[in-house]
Amino acid sequence: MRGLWTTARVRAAEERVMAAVPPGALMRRAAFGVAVVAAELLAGRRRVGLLVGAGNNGGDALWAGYHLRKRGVTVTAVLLEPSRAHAEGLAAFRRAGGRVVDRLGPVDLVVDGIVGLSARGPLRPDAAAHVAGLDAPVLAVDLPSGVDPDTGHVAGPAVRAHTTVTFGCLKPVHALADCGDVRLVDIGLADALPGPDLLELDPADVGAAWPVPGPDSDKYTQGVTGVAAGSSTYPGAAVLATGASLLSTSGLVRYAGPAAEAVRAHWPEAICTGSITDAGRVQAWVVGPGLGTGLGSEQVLRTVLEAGVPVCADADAITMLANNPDLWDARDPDTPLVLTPHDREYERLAGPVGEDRVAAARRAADKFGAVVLLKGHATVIASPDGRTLVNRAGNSWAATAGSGDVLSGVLGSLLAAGLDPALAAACATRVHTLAAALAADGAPIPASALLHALPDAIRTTRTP
Ligand SMILES: NC(=O)C1=CN([C@@H]2O[C@H](COP(=O)(O)OP(=O)(O)OC[C@H]3O[C@@H](n4cnc5c(N)ncnc54)[C@H](O)[C@@H]3O)[C@@H](O)[C@H]2O)[C@@H](O)CC1
Ligand SMILES: Nc1ncnc2c1ncn2[C@@H]1O[C@H](COP(=O)(O)OP(=O)(O)O)[C@@H](O)[C@H]1O
Ligand SMILES: [K+]
Repeated sequence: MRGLWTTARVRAAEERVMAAVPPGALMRRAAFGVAVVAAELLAGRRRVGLLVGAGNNGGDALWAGYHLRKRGVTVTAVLLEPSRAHAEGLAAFRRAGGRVVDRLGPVDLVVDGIVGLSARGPLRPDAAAHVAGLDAPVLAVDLPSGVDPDTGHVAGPAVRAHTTVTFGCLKPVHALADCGDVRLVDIGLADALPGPDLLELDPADVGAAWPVPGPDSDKYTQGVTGVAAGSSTYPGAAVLATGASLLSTSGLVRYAGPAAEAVRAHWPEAICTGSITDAGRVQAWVVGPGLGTGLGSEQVLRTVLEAGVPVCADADAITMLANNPDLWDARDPDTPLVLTPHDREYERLAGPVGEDRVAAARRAADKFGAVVLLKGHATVIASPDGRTLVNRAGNSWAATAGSGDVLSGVLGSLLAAGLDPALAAACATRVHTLAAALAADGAPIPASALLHALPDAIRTTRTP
């Protein structure tokens, strides 16, 4: 499990540590870390260009340039605001033979020291002009300039980093935006940091939490998942969600709804009935994918919410909850509910997502007393108890019709197995992402291919 800390907390921790170490010590540690990674990326090549902004981020870049000069690398620097460039860093850089230039010439690596934790908004025009013409890979200092450190939002021109070197701890940007390969350099902040603001699961965390049968297990003890999805118009959603539940645990899966024939044809092991009233007992429900939003579907949703077991409400279930707030009354507030909206579904339910996806997920979690899994390339999972988990997909192969149906099926089976709902949501998201990467292997895939890669993805998380 990896923690991520917002800039206000990082700054507070830095101030505490700075008060206890010699002046400039933190920057020296940070800059040395940048130089080590730069040397690794250069792999014997010898020309580095620095883009240096007005603050300490530029100071890190200049001190890194100093260390690289000491290793015999040719280093040039563009000072975006010469009068505000970090004075000691600039003096050291010059002393070591670094040259200040107006524009970067041909280089093998660019170090982005334009702006770090103090970044506000996209790159300003002069910085954007220097970044626009780059063709060498970029090593970002702390974060890619132009990307918001706390939200990962990119509102205009920004640096596209091959690698990012950050210091002390990860910040939200590292999980919410594309920072390339992220390297963490220890500058001694750990003891000064409070608990993290966000969490990100490692594959091993997922593997440790994933339910697998033991010697005393049978099909019932592992949790029975109910799937209330699909319609005569959209039987595929039922097939995908039920299949995903079946492939995620070895417990029993019941399907209830008008797509029973199609589900049975694809998944003979599922117990299928045409109506929710005949479904039998389950330990969790998945409701919504392809269900439709008519009166009959509302009744299905009401029945599921009244069942007193954890529910994953996806797709049309979210739209129905948005259109008809009376449906909330059917829910026992003590029974876990996980809502899995994409941005448009979120907007129906709780208004525009806005630039800050973490804040949006937290708002809705608080408002509805539910775990909210806000889907996207970076998925945010907010729990009403305040915990917030993030999952950066790292690939976009899941951006295909029906892949959300697969996610809800996986999540339903983890809820049925008794996992904590926020952990279940984060584990399902992570495995979904891994399955997309494995199935795609470089070429587009339909959701059914993602579905069939689930066992390999789960296996990956369980292999040390
Ligand atoms: N505080 C510390 O102890 C440490 C700080 N370190 C470095 O210091 C950085 C933070 O430094 P600062 O707080 O001095 O500020 P920054 O270097 O992040 O920002 C400097 C200036 O950039 C300008 N700026 C803001 N948004 C911009 C935009 N969108 N486009 C162009 N320019 C913009 C502003 O004038 C701002 O004051 C960290 O990211 C890290 O790199 C490291 O040296 C580690 C130790
Ligand atoms: N650009 C992207 N990169 C990675 N994953 C994505 C991207 N866009 C969507 N996804 C993921 O794909 C799934 C799509 O779900 P959803 O929008 O509900 O699709 P559908 O309704 O067609 O099943 C979600 O898990 C989401 O997080
Ligand atoms: K930067």
